[in-house]
Order: sequence, then C-alpha cells, then structure tokens
Amino acid sequence: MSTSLKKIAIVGSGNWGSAIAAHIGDKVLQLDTEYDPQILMWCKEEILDDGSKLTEVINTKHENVKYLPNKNIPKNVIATSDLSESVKDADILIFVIPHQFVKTTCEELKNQIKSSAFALTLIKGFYVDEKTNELLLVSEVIKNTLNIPCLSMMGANIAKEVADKVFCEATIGSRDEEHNDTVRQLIDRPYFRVRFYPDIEIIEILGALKNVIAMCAGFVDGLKAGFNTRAAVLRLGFREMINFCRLYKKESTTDIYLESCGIADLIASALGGRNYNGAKKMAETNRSLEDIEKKDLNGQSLQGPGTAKEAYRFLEGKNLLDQFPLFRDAYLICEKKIEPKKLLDNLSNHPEYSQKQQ
Ligand SMILES: NC(=O)C1=CN([C@@H]2O[C@H](COP(=O)(O)OP(=O)(O)OC[C@H]3O[C@@H](n4cnc5c(N)ncnc54)[C@H](O)[C@@H]3O)[C@@H](O)[C@H]2O)C=CC1
Ligand SMILES: O=C(CO)COP(=O)(O)O
Repeated sequence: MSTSLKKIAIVGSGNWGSAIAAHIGDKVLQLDTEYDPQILMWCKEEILDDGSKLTEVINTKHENVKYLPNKNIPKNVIATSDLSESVKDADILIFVIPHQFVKTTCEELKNQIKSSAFALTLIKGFYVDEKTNELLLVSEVIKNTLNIPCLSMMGANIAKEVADKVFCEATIGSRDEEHNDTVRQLIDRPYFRVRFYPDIEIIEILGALKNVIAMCAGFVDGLKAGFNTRAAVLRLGFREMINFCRLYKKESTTDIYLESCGIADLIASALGGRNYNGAKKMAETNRSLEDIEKKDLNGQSLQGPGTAKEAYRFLEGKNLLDQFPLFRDAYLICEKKIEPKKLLDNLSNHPEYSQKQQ
C-alpha cells in the first residue's frame, strides 16, 4: 500500500469512540484513494468476564461488546491496546476518551506524532489550571503536548443513535479550510450533517457545560417537578452556559449557541443522556453518582460531575458563584453537600429575575 495515503487514528474506544470509529470506518471505504482504509483504534485493554481480551473480541466479532454492544464496527477498524502503535504515522488523530484521562494519555504520546498531523477532539470536559485558575481546554492540552493543531467537534450525538444511523448534526470548530475539507470528507453524511465555525474553544466549552445542566434537569425530574420546571432549568441553565462562555471570550458570536453544540446538545442530553439519567436516579434513590456510575454504567464515564467540580472552582476563584446558581448547586449536590431539593428551591431566586430587562 502506498505510504502517501492519509492515516487516521482513533484514540479511544468507549461508547462514543466505538460509534465514531464505525462511522468514519464506514465512510472511508466509500472515499477515493486519499485515505488509508485501515484505521487503528486505541483500546485500553480489558479482560472480559469470560476471560477474553476486549481488543481481540473487537477484532474478531467486529463489535465492542462492552461499550457499544450489538452495533457493527467495520472490519477495516482495528483495535489495538498499544497506544504508540495506534498513532504511528497518523495524519489525523481523533481523540475520544473520557476527559479525565487526556493529560496522561497525551503525555504518553509526546514526541511520537507527525509534525504535519492534526487532531480533532470529541471529548466533553475541561480542566481548570490550578495555578492560574483559568480554563484549560482539552484541545489546548492536545495542542500544547503534541505540538499539532487541534479542532473540536461537539453536538447532539448520543452514540447509540449515531451507530443506528439516525439523523443528527454536529458543530466543528476549526480555523483551517484544508482541515475542514478533511473532516467533512470523513464525517459528513446525509444522516450526519456538520457545520463549521472558527470558535474551537467556545464549541468545546459548550459541550462540557451541557453535561452539568443536563444533570440539573435530571435532578428536578427525579424530584417529579414537572415539565415546566424542567424547561425552566434548561432555559436558566442555557443562560448560565452562555454567560460562562462569555467569561472565556466576551465577543463570541450568538449564532454558535443556536448550533448543535449549544441548544441542541443540551436538549438531547436532557432527554436521554447518561448524565441526565444518572442525576435523575440520584434524586430518586439518594444513591451517590459515583455508585451509580460504578454499578449501573458498566465502565462508561459520567463527565458531568468532574466538569461541575472544575466549573465550581473556576467560578469560585472569580467570586461569581452566586451568578451561576445551577452550576454551583450541581457541584454541591454531586458532593452530597446539599440535597437536590435545594436546587429546586433556589430557582425562584435565580439572578435572571433580578436583572433589568429591556
Ligand atoms: N457516549 C456518547 O453518547 C457521547 C460521548 N461524548 C464524549 O466522548 C468522550 C468519550 O466518551 P465515551 O466514548 O462515551 O466513553 P465511555 O463513557 O464509554 O468511557 C469508557 C471508556 O473509557 C476508557 N478508559 C477507562 N480508563 C481509562 C484510562 N485510564 N485512560 C484512557 N481511557 C480509559 C475505557 O477503556 C473505555 O473505552 C467523553 O468526553 C464524552 O462526554 C460525546 C458525545 C456523545
Ligand atoms: O454528549 C452526549 C450527547 O451529545 C452524551 O451525553 P451523556 O454523556 O450524558 O450520555
């Protein structure tokens, strides 16, 4: 095979990782000769209950039986437990692991990446720098550690539905036309439409924040508060998300909030996401989110609690917690410092109602 074919690597193989690997693996087979049809997918090795290795099962059954069961992964997607091998000579690296593992994974990959490569992050979450108390985005960690550009893709993309080829859309943050063309070729399909904006960072922050507001919707739903209240939580939460983004970048375009990465992802997640369902269960049963994640999610990761913690720290450092009561209360509930009922009680005094209207 010619070495000039562009190589694609998928770093991650969880619920979304497996679905997007299948999506791109399928698409690449339909393209011309520009791309190497063989896609390596990094899979953190696991021994399954029957003693078999997850990578071997993926490569023989062509299905991720643990993280995306009953969905086919095309044969040209090969799982490997060797992280370095998965990215060797890759031109396009797609990062799709839970956000808490990004720093360590990137550190392992340091100095191993082609200088002409670029990355695309599908990861929803961020860090707050302990020294500066500023946001540290996943795309920045990837870019700064691996020394390559990093785009972001966020949107209402519940993995199982994407695997079922049910219509959805996504927003891609990119400031390079050539990268846009590549990403469009690899991802855009009649049932998966993509739109591009240069706001890599805002797109990413929205993707992270919506998990926390989806949890808030889960808390009030678990308390049987009703549709009106759930809608109010989503509206107020969406307002807090926008205000949060404006702390990062004051002049971000309003259009971005109306894209799939904004309002649509919040709606999808608050209807059927894991963070919403986990939070609902917590309010119903008083179990901790940690316990729910451990016992009910079979290794999948809730990204909302970690993001709520980082967001709380960021806002606390800026003395702004009172302006963001949903983010504040979401964290305090996750930590079991307040009951979900408190979030409900606090709605009536949300700062939205004391702000002057035009
Ligand atoms: N599942 C979904 O519907 C969607 C998920 N996302 C985002 O994509 C990212 C990845 O999510 P999923 O693929 O759903 O993962 P997941 O929630 O299924 O998590 C399981 C994955 O984490 C991996 N993992 C466990 N320990 C690890 C470690 N120490 N280092 C690296 N990886 C480790 C496991 O091997 C497994 O592949 C998250 O940020 C999530 O918010 C975004 C859109 C949709
Ligand atoms: O991000 C998602 C859909 O776009 C999935 O959200 P959950 O991780 O809450 O399932």
